[in-house]
Amino acid sequence: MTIHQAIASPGCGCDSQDMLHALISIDEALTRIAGNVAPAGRTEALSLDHAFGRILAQPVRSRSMAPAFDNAAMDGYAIATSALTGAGPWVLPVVARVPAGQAVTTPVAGAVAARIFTGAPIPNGADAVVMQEDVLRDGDVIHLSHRPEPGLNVRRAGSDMYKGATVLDKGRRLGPREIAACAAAGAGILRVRRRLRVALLVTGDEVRRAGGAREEAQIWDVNTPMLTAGLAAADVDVVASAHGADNLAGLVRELGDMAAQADLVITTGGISVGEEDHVKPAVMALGGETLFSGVAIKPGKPVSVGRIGKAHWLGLPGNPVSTFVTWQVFGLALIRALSGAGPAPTRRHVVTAGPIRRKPGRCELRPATLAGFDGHGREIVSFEDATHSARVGLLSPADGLMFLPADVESLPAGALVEFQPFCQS
Ligand SMILES: Nc1nc2c(c(=O)[nH]1)N[C@H]1C(S)=C(S)[C@@H](COP(=O)(O)OP(=O)(O)OC[C@H]3O[C@@H](n4cnc5c(N)ncnc54)[C@H](O)[C@@H]3O)O[C@H]1N2
Ligand code: MOO
Repeated sequence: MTIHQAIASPGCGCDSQDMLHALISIDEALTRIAGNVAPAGRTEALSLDHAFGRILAQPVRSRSMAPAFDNAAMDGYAIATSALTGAGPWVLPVVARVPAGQAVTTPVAGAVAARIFTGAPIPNGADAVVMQEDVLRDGDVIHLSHRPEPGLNVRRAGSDMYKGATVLDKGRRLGPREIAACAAAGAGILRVRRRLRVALLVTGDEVRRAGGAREEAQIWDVNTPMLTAGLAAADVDVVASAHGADNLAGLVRELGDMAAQADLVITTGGISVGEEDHVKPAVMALGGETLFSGVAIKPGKPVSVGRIGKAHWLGLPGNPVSTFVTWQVFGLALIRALSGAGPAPTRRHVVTAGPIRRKPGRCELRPATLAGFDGHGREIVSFEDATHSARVGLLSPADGLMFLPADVESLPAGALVEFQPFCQS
């Protein structure tokens, strides 16, 4: 490689083909997670007020029709359209007043009207509500000049949900929209998954608390605050968070303790091939096993998933951009599988703002920024000229990851590529 090429495409220096034989593809890694990781079985019953962010463990069914009764969609007058004989206009006496929340007793029988308000039950006999703006009120009568269609401004019972309808399937995460659906269905208590217990071990002798004192050759810890924020957004309980030194005995002790109390242990760093990389040996020393170790991606090649005793283990690389990318792609998939959450958000197609030249070999997940639409209405993404696994500054302007297939060496501007938006987690 010439010096010019090295500067133009610095990457992480680990693309050589001879390293690829042990690596699996992204989709194979995701398939292994989906096929081998079952939800941690614990559930609990929570009231709607406390269920935000949780995953449904049972489907929600509507306890009644919604709306439960025919009701008015407008303030106005309930009438029986069949009683409007001739060509009109019609003069109808107002025989009742029906506010919302009040059971109605007086029927609309014949050519009469009931004063009605939005949400109030439609009186027997009425089949339409005329907006008050469309009539002339004169004392105890209304003047109506246009014949309304039957059903005008009537919200029919069960038109939103019928009784017993499945409103939400199990596996749905409860956000405000889902909570609204449960409330409308009369589901006040929900059976949800217990929060996942997650332990975080960020390794590296060189790593110091962000913003704190550091000696020469030491660095601020990006991974702990980044993943702590991601875990908070993923609505898990962080049961332990520690900084692990680069030595085998210490890591064996800490990983053993964490695996005893967590459903999932996440490590960062110490997972590559150097003799300072002790995470995998520590997992093995604890009798652990790997589901996979190494994926043909850039960045994040060493990412690993396995088990330590009963706990699952997610080994993320130390370079913070690699950590974030592998967290987004594999970490969130693992958390979804363990939480019994539904399928992953799908990738979509976008077009490239400029041409791409790259070294083939591993599928590249390059941070990319949504930059508007082209003349065909397709979303465009802009991006840096290479993926830099340690340049954290390039992450926050990006909106997601652009997938460049392993064998692709160059692409013109306007090429269609897959794009996975970043999750808030
Ligand atoms: N000879 C080889 N060397 C490397 C290979 C390889 O295949 N052969 N792979 C490279 C790749 S790809 C990656 S990714 C890294 C992964 O290394 P580790 O996961 O073992 O991570 P560390 O070596 O511990 O750290 C890498 C890098 O990241 C910095 N770091 C670590 N933790 C933090 C943190 N909490 N906050 C900020 N920065 C952190 C650390 O100082 C290193 O610079 O290995 C390559 N090497
Ligand atoms: O440095 Mo690596 O870029 O995560 O594969």
